[in-house]
Amino acid sequence: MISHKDRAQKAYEAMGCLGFPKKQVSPVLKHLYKLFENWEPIEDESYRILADTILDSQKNQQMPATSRHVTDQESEPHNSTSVTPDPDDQHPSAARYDMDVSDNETSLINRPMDVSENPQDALFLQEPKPEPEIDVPAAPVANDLNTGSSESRAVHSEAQNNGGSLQEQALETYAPFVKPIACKHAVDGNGNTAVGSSSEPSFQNWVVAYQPQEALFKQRPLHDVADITKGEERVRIPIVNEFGSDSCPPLFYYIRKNLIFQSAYVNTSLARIGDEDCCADCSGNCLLESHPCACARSTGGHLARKFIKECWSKCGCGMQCGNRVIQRGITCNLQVFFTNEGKGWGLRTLDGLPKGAFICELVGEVLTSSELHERKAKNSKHVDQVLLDASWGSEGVLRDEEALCVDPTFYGNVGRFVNHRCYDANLVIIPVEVETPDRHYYHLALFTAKKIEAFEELTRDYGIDFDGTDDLNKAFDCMCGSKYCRGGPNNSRKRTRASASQN
Ligand SMILES: C[S@@+](CC[C@H](N)C(=O)[O-])C[C@H]1O[C@@H](n2cnc3c(N)ncnc32)[C@H](O)[C@@H]1O
Repeated sequence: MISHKDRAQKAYEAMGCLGFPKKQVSPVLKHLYKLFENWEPIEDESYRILADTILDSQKNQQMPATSRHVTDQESEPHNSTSVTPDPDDQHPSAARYDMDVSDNETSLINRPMDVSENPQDALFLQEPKPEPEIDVPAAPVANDLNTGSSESRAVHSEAQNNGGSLQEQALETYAPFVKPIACKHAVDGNGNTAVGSSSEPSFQNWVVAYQPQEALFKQRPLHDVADITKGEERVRIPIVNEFGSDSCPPLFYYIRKNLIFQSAYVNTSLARIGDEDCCADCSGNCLLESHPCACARSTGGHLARKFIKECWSKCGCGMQCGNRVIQRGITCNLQVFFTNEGKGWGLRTLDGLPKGAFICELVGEVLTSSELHERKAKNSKHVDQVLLDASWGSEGVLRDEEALCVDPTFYGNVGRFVNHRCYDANLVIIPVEVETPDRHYYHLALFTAKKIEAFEELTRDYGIDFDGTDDLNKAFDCMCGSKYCRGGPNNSRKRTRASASQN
């Protein structure tokens, strides 16, 4: 058996290769060991968590104290509650959506990337996709390895060939996995009942449920079990419950793009986008150019906080450009399903997906931090919000009235169903700049962090401090099932706390 000393030495050596001196590594290593009480997660993926945490602590030390309230939650490795683009991420690199988040040590280093070096790693559109159309779900936007699951794709193409409803055929094929829910006894706020169980996108499918404490829903939105997006997305996303329960997912208004709640200031005026922030002279696919354009050049880089800058309306290229992924919206076949594992509803993919595939944006209302706190004080029934890290870039420290966050509780997209998993989640959130160079507003895009099998649940690490007192996202008893779970009922520190409070 290898001794602690040897294992620590190996960690120092690995970090030494990345340029981190022992005295910088040592406190972080101790902290992580205390956290996991186990070497395995620290050694996993060539010490990736250790390197991430060192980078995070470096960044937090550089940060003015007043801005730390946003990122203090990031003291845990893999934190993603607050998504912070890397301020140092200015290294010119050939454009690609580098999702090498779990590779070897070299991926930890900020390195110039050349698409031609390893074209299968590049995340770009191979050909123009059809414009948004409900009945023709396109392949997930990813790289040229993105074949998807052969089984599910076969079903889809057959469905298209037969001219039948694609979703219907998929539903039949995947039975019993894919069973439309029937909210037979759903009751609305006025005590009226509504029934829905067919997979046809008709009003008969629309179900309502009663959420007595939800004052915001005066006019209750309904769920269409055949398509929770109600036609907002280019693919249908059904709701299924193979456990036969009558319950429905929480009610909310489905939106495809972020909406400003009230006071959030997001300036998207064209005049603010200078030549350096667009590529007016481009055409075609900017990711395939031998000299990447200004937008594509900014993409890629740092492992800890990668950042993507997409081409946009002030650029010469079109919607088929490979550097416009999140703007095109969801293209993979997803499903909202009841987990029956104590996590409520979740999101899963119907197809196998490669690493680096775009899943969806985390869409919601854009609020200022002060609006969010006010809202939470009035109503604790919130799903988990994400803070945009206001301290990124040169805008200085923003006040709570200026700092922004995304709240998908009342208005959101399917991103709101992505459940938490400790450390080894299969999705990562990447900050994406699209329509404004203002660094206090950006989009939150969910990409696959590894290869995912058809019907696997999609998860991300919320970065919750299960032991601490994070007032933004109240910790729940984590049921993620990860061997690295830090928030489950059997979490050793929880037990310690519980027994301490009993004494
Ligand atoms: C963003 S929502 C995810 C969708 C949610 N499951 C639902 O049914 O609407 C976050 C909430 O889901 C639940 N949740 C997410 N991940 C969980 C996990 N690993 N264990 C237990 N509950 C979880 C918690 O109640 C959390 O506050």
